Amino acid sequence: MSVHTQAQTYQNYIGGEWRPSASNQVEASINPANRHEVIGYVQKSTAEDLDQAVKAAQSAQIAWRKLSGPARGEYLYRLANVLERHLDDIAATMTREMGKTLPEAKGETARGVAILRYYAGEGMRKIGDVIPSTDSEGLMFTSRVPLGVVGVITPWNFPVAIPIWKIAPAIVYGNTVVFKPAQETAVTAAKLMECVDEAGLPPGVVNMVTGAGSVIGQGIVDHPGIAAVTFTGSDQVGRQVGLGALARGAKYQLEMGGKNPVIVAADADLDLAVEATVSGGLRSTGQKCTATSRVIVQSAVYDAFKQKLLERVAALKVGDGLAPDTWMGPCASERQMQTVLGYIQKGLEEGAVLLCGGKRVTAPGLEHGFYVEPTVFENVTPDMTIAREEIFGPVLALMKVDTLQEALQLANDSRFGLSASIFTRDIGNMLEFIRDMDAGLVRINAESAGVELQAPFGGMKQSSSHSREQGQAAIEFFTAIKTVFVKG
Ligand SMILES: NC(=O)C1=CN([C@@H]2O[C@H](COP(=O)(O)OP(=O)(O)OC[C@H]3O[C@@H](n4cnc5c(N)ncnc54)[C@H](O)[C@@H]3O)[C@@H](O)[C@H]2O)C=CC1
Ligand SMILES: O=C(O)CCC(=O)C(=O)O
Repeated sequence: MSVHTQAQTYQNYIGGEWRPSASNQVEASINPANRHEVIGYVQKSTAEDLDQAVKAAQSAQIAWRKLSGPARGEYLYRLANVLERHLDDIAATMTREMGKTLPEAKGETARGVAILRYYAGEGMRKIGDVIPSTDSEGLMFTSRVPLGVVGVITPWNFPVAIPIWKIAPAIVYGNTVVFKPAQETAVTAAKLMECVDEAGLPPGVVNMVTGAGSVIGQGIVDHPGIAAVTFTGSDQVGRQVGLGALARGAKYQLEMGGKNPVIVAADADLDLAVEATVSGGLRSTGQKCTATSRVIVQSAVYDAFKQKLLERVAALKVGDGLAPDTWMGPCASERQMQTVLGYIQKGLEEGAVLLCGGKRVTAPGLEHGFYVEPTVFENVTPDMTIAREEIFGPVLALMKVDTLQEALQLANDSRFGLSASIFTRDIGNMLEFIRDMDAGLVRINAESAGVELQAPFGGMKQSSSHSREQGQAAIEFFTAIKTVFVKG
């Protein structure tokens, strides 16, 4: 039984207008808490639609870049206010479309508002330096200039925050945008575009085209009218995006996977460590690139930690993200649920010991959703698939070590290096971890997930393209430096 009588059809947003795709085809976006509920229909766009969006962004670019930074910032303030007014509706749509709990969705939307205000302020900050010239009569300075049209390709796990932390700096520095959201959360993205429209941004400054990654995502990578591409998603696709952009000389920025460790030292506050492991690993159903995945515990406290962790996990309520007592919602899609269940199966086959969870949840009322039980494995060895690959689901892998040095070695034994935490009271342990942990985010007595919008965000090793997003770091990607020499 499908519930789609009230489902609306959402169009592409191009040049300040809502336009259907040239394909005349739409796709249903469904609720992962109940596969029979259609949230809305979104366009299955074609290369022709993308081309129109690029043209609109190119035409808007000339006037937009000529506006002063403060004037562009003013538009961002307006957008922030509109988004804030629609916060409840957008958050509820996000929960219905990708499953995270309503408080998390509201928190994420509020973060979107805060990001917009932060970058609105950036419009008033400096965009260059004066550098002494060897010519005493010359004036030498740098000026940051926009790149042109920026392609923004985003995943489904933070359908408001990630697009905004890319689009806001892109436009405040004078670029225009072609935005391709994940198809799984394209209705939420369309509601974000409704805010752009209501805020009165000039037509063409922000354009959205929905559709398949292989068509619209790849189309953005290959389009000669797009000067730069910013991407968040899987490392397989990220690599393709980077290679494609490099091949035609476009600038690119990639934010990809993680296999984030938490170390629980023998002197840790175990209650704090358990709470942070559960929150960092299982909130948003483990679907964060910063989610805790490997839990490396010193043997002296292993049993005590394990017992407390299992008690805490057993108390978690799984259910529809809209229900007020739900702690953890479903996986965002059937495909994602199958991926997670596949990793759990691999864990079992490779000899890890299942302590709790491990199955799909099909309790009455949840049988039509993509729910997976919160899952904890132990006896996980570094060579196992569940210790190496990003699972992106509610799965924790416990690993026991004797010494902290061993813990650090294990924590660094990964091709990823996004986020890492340690729980300890010892300053020496903390300093060693800060120095020797190869991760872009290093956190002490705090969970591995959680990003602050005013600080640089990005990973080491294969987690990113070695660049940083957010905070002041964003200017590095979204602008080019012009060095100017003037002699009177
Ligand atoms: N780092 C992160 O925040 C995220 C990581 N992931 C990881 O990726 C796995 C798979 O999730 P997916 O949704 O399939 O991620 P994905 O990497 O396929 O999708 C991310 C975005 O890239 C687009 N895309 C797909 N193929 C493309 C191509 N050839 N060229 C350009 N863009 C393309 C998608 O349409 C989407 O907008 C997850 O299990 C998780 O491990 C997924 C989402 C976010
Ligand atoms: O931890 C966070 O708040 C952000 C995580 C993130 O950027 C991601 O999962 O893509």
